[in-house]
Amino acid sequence: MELRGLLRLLPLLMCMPLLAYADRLAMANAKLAGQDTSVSTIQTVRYCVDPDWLPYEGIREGKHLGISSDYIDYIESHSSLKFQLVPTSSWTETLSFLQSGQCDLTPMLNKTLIRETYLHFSDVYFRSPNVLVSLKDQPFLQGFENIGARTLAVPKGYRLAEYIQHYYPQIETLTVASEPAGLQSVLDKRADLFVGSMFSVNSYIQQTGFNHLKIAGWGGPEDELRMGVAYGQESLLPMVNKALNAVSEQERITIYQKWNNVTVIDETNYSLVYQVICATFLLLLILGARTYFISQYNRRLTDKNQQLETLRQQLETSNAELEFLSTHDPLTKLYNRHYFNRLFINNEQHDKSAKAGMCLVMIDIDYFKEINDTLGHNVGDRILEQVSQVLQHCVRESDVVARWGGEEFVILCQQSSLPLVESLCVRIAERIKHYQFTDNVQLTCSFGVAKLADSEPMMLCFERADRALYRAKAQGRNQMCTDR
Ligand SMILES: Nc1nc2c(ncn2[C@@H]2O[C@H](COP(=O)(O)OP(=O)(O)OP(=O)(O)O)[C@@H](O)[C@H]2O)c(=O)[nH]1
Repeated sequence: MELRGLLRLLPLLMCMPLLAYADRLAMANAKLAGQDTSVSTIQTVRYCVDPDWLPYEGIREGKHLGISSDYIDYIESHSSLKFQLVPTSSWTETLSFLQSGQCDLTPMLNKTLIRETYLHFSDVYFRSPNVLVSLKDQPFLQGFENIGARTLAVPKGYRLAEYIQHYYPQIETLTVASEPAGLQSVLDKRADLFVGSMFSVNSYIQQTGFNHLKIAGWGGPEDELRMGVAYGQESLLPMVNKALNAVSEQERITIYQKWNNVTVIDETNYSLVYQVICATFLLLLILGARTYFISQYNRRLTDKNQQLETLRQQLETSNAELEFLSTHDPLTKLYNRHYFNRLFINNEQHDKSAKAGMCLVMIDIDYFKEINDTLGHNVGDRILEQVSQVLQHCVRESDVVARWGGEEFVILCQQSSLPLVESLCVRIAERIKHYQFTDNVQLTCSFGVAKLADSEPMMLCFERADRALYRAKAQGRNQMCTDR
């Protein structure tokens, strides 16, 4: 019985290890099943954004940028949600993707009545005012009430379009694809005004340097931005709200500052102004330096010209002196022998009429050696000067007096005759006789006279005059001999 009982239990005993294995398998399966359950809690959320609404959000090179991108990152790191961007080309496409179920969520938009028909909204997590933008020549406007007949550009699909249509249907609107397109329409004067979010408008104006634009007034109620969740995905909202509410004030400020950290382009382009000022200053500096250097150069040139003029005058004086020295006797200041020779004796260029009345007088002071010997050479020099003055005084202007050498002189009388020349010699002898010479010296002179004959060379006439003088000396001095 016991054996039969044991035999009956044998299959059971044999199966026990298998049962234990099956149990462990079941436990393992259960464990695996448990893991599967936890995996299924990581939920992928497809989301769409406005591709052209920076700094709020945008898509650049396929990447989600802007304030909303940081909030998406925050939610992802603080929940089991995993976000996957579905790129769109416009805000209207984003809205249609949300309606058609191609997107589960959009991270940043205002709540409107129409949008509530296909979206659930999170709590507000970002607020921003809307502004009117115009060209600078437009007046300031308080708000939509003062727009009057002006055309207002509004981005297609934006809450403001819905708002204006509902509350200000009389305003003439121009629907534009995006905020940048709206600003451009004002620049192009297709619209008088544009309404948009202050941060994005400001950012766009600063980044593009649209200096002709200005903020013309407030534009409707401020944006109260939330996340929108497509119908059917409302289970996401608690997680989204939980994460959004957990963002600290400091983190909100950090995100805001990060995406508004743009270079402010002042209304006046001061860098250009500075460049123009610097260029003008540089130009003035160059002109000043140029004027200074030119005036310096001119001053030096004037100095040099004056020096040159002085040198020229000195040279002229020197030349005149040289000329004088080369033609005159330094003691008596009469023409010298060399000049006289060159001009008259050796020069046969004189024409016949000039030669016709030419006479030569050779004059020699008598016993001059004695004066030198008894009174000294200096007194001799004074006597020579005084005799020269007498000769110069007695002759006519056309006559030429020269010192022939030592105490000997020659006079060339032009347009004259032997009688006239002889009377000249008499006058000279008389004057010398009565002249008050230095040291009361008494002087006499001997004269030799000759008249230039027709066709006679001057040299021959000179020799004849010299011979006549020799005769006068030989005959006792203090007399005149003429070679006829
Ligand atoms: N002081 C001075 N004497 C001069 C100069 N040139 C020549 N004599 C002198 O003139 C004198 C000329 O003398 P001489 O030739 O004998 O003639 P002279 O004494 O006049 O006698 P005669 O001519 O025969 O009447 C010499 O004593 C020369 O030294 C000069 O420039 N200055």
